[in-house]
Amino acid sequence: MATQRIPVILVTGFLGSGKTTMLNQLMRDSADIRIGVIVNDFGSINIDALAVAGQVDSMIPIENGCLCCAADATELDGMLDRLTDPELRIDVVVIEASGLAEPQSMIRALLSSGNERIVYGGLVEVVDAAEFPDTRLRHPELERHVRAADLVVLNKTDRVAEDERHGLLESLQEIAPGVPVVSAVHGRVDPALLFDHQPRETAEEGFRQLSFADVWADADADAQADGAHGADGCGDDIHGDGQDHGHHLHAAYESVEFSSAEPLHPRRLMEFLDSRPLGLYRAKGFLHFAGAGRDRKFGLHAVGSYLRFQLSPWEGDEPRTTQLVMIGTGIHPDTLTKRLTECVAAPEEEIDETHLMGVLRYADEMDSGTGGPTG
Ligand SMILES: Nc1nc2c(ncn2[C@@H]2O[C@H](COP(=O)(O)OP(=O)(O)OP(=O)(O)O)[C@@H](O)[C@H]2O)c(=O)[nH]1
Repeated sequence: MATQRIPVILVTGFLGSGKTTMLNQLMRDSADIRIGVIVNDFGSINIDALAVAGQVDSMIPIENGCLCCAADATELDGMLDRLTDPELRIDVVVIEASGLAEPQSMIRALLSSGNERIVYGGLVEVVDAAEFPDTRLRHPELERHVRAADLVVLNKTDRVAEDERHGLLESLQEIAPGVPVVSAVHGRVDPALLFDHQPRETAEEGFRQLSFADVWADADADAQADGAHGADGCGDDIHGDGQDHGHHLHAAYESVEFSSAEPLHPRRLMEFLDSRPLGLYRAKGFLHFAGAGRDRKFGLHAVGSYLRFQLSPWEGDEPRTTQLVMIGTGIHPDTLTKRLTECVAAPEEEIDETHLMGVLRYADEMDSGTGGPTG
């Protein structure tokens, strides 16, 4: 039986941009998620705040030097092995890199990890809104870091005027076209942007399989929780624009759901994924491809430009359907739905294994049991 893989999220950003603050905030906002943390600079972590949040179920400090320079893939693997030990029942691993870490080397180390319990969960770059213009001048490599990101958090927007914030958003779009950017104050971003909000129901349950219904049930619960926050006065002005945004955390991005009882054409789906719209940050779900036979279920996991298919067998009587969820900023639900509808294979089309080649290039080996996409 395959288990749900544990997403490993990299958090980078220049010194003092608010990485630790964001991490603490995420832990407070995801009280039911077990988070394992690898921190590059032990001294910078606010241990008290982490302890209050009470959600660091395991933390590995790297006290000397920079993770991207000092740690080779083996060292990182060792840490990941420890954190993803099933005994710990960690749901998500977050690596907070020091301010000067090279994101690309860290991504490479992560992608070459031999640990089969993990899946790359994306790179989040935290940017200090107030310092950005200066930092960019002093450290031109910041632009490269932003370009490598799957999500940019424009933090400390309380420290800039609204027109300045708009100017920053424009600059970021110029530097890294299509990379989604969310504004934040004190690192407050919706945890669902970073990982699936999928708590286990009981401690004894072990890893729970992510289902499509779970994703939506959870989104509803989140929306209700946001409403409750507004009512009890916790609706912070995370946009830094002085407005009450109500369900503000969700206002930052949109989700689009797509399902089809008819199989999809693998080539057309790959064309869709290869040209996926700017701002589409995550795509996940299950696919039933024409030409793949009745046995192979394709779990889709895309974050930023990263794409993997996880193969697993369908359960005997499980309906062979496609169910997808897409999350992003500035995406157009109608256009996405139309494009995906065009990917549905027509009954008269002759589709065989050769049409699957493009998909299989991104596929992991078949799991022996039921698998699924991970967040
Ligand atoms: N005004 C304001 N201050 C913030 C915000 N976010 C973080 N800070 C403050 O900025 C300082 C640096 O935040 P950290 O979270 O420690 O930044 P970091 O990126 O982890 O720092 P390093 O680990 O040193 O790279 C702290 O004093 C935070 O309280 C924000 O949105 N607005």
